[in-house]
Amino acid sequence: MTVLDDILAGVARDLEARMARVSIDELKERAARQNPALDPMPAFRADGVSVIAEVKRASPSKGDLATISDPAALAVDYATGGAATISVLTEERRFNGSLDDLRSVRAAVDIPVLRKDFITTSYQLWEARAAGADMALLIVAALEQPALESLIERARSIGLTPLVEVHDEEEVERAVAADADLIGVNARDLKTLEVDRGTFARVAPKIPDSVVKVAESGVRGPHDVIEYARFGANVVLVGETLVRGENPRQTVADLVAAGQHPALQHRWHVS
Ligand SMILES: O=C(O)c1ccccc1NCC(=O)[C@H](O)[C@H](O)COP(=O)(O)O
Repeated sequence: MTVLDDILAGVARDLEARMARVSIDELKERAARQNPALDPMPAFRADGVSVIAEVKRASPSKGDLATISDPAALAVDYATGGAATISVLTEERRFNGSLDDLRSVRAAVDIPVLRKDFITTSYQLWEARAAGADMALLIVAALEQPALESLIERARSIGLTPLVEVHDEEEVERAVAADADLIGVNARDLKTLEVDRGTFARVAPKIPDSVVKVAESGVRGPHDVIEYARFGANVVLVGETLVRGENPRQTVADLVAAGQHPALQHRWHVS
């Protein structure tokens, strides 16, 4: 059993319990009471490299990362530092996250919010929108192709922007066949947890120019933003470096500044 299989098994058990408590009709009603979802794509397509800053309490690879007593205050720091989007890990068992974290972040910032979880059902998409998310992560390695295609379609119909995560060339082909227009290349292999920053450089050339490219994981500082951008990243997604650092607002600002470096100008155009 891989780590991903183990996470998915735990997620399925927790999901079953939530589905017994809250009906999908109730989620749809809650979603209808939310403000319309925000579209992250204009910022992602703008010049420079955008930053998705993550609220990440713990992880399977590192255990506890940080005591985040006030996720909303952390998200405000990220937004003030110039983050384009806030990612909130909502998986409970291995990441110590929750939909409550997402709800408090949503209430605190006016930029798009991503539900980062292991989504395999439309119920979880409705949960995301009902909690105020604007985006949802779909991991290709966790989904058969028909499920991937229908969840992308369902996410859009609910108003969510799907971020479709891949780790290798074959998964890029599947994401593109499923009509993804926002693809994240995760440098972390979810089956072994190893981080290889060279993954983006290898895999990104297979992604069509029209697709917005997100480099996920392993960003330690501005030099990694510049390196990912050199290989075509439009967006970077950063967790551990921000939650472990002393000054998350300044760290985000430094990453955003790196993404505007004039030397990257020729890399900026997405058709
Ligand atoms: O972070 C993990 O250990 C992990 C393990 C298994 C599945 C997913 C995992 N992380 C989710 C992410 O992809 C990261 O939180 C995100 O890309 C940020 O990565 P980092 O900046 O390296 O914290």
